[in-house]
Amino acid sequence: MTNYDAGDVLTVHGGAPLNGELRVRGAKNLVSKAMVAAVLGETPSTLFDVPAIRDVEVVTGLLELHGVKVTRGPLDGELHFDTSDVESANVDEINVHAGSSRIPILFCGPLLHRLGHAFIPDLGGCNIGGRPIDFHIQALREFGAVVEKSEKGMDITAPNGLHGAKLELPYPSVGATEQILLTAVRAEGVTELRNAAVEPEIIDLICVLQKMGAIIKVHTDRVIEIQGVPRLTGYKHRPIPDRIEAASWGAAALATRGDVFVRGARQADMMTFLNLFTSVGGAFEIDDTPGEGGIRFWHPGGELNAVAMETDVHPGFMTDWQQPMVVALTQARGLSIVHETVYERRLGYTAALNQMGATIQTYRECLGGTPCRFGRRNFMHSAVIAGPSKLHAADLVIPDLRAGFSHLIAALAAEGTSRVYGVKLIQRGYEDFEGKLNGLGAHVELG
Ligand SMILES: CC(=O)N[C@H]1[C@@H](OP(=O)(O)OP(=O)(O)OC[C@H]2O[C@@H](n3ccc(=O)[nH]c3=O)[C@H](O)[C@@H]2O)O[C@H](CO)[C@@H](O)[C@@H]1O
Ligand SMILES: C=C(OP(=O)(O)O)C(=O)O
Repeated sequence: MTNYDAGDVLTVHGGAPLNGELRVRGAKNLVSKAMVAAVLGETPSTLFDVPAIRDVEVVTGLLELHGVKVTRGPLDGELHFDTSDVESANVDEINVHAGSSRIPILFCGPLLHRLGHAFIPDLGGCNIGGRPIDFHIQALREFGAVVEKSEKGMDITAPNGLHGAKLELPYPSVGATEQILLTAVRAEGVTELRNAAVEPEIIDLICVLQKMGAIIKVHTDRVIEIQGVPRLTGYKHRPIPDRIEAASWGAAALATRGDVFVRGARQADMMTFLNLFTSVGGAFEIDDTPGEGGIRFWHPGGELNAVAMETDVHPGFMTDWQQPMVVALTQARGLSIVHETVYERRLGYTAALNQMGATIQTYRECLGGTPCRFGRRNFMHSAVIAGPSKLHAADLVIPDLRAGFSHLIAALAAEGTSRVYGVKLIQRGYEDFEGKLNGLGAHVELG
């Protein structure tokens, strides 16, 4: 563990409950997309309540390389995007961002509409499965784009323009749905998308696009219809709150037998999480005071209950809630079952929890009500968790964003002093987590 600088290592003195209050801001998985959408607008856009996270820095860098002027407004978290001089970016400069997030792929439609050409570097994001982009490429081709793999990334052109298409996704991918929305809004004619993802962040992106002048109808049964328009203007938008961060703190309150008020969290986006939270034995209370409200999550005392759960696309239990929640399940009496159906390799982090005293066994079989895409293949995508387990401190290396947060929760719940390496990865999606932890009475220090 010698190649981590002091700012990338967190020392955690565990065993104390998390108690207090924190605030979540705009959702990572909406804010970054809304920033890309700004490129489509011929007039400036404003986004409020943007969190200071690494993914926002990456997208800011990408926008600036394409000539967008990104400036801060007077309010905390207010960003302005001036898109009057959108231009092609230098390939070598843009490749600095290769491997840093999933977002570059979403620039295809906006850049094709503004410049007639897009260069997309290789993608990053969490290493939790193969994460192919075949649905994106297929859809772009059906709009009329020419997609060519180059040595350094992907070159995309649209020599005959982009035209509305009839599309159906093989699986309701969030990113591919966003790709199609961001391309169809200014393509000529009508696009019909079947089997679309309908996560709250996608509905919020549709709200952003509608503010810009787009015409988008969300029908029942995952069908979205987009009527292309010749021009779009800028937007002013306050994003939906980060329901993944909110759930992560809820799981942390439960695992540490604490009591945490998450200001900004919204019940409507978290109903599936709240149902499971209640089944496990956690308590919550909604405060819906406008602008001030949030959700209080706490451990009401006594034992937690084992549960069977499956991750799924919305309105199912979010895959990004799975890793933090599993830490709380190590404290429940009996056998809990988790079937991860969205990503094929999102249970690797459980080995570290076992090292800390948890008893988690992973399986290739689908241990859930519905067989998923990963059954009868070589993917350990189900887990059985036997609890309750007394967790003890360990040295941990963070593998990805949510697994990293779950390692952190485990270290907070464990007796003794843990060292967590690679915590900068957590900054990709959690704003000032170290300050928030201190505010909740955790005994943590960097270095
Ligand atoms: C930045 C962002 O918003 N990230 C979120 C987004 O990721 P992202 O948009 O990358 O996730 P997708 O919904 O696209 O992926 C879901 C599944 O579809 C598969 N797939 C996807 C595209 C494709 O072309 N081919 C293909 O096979 C993926 O491998 C995965 O198994 O949605 C995920 C599912 O809610 C969340 O976990 C991520 O936090
Ligand atoms: C998987 C995640 O993000 P990304 O798609 O940005 O890797 C996540 O936020 O948990």
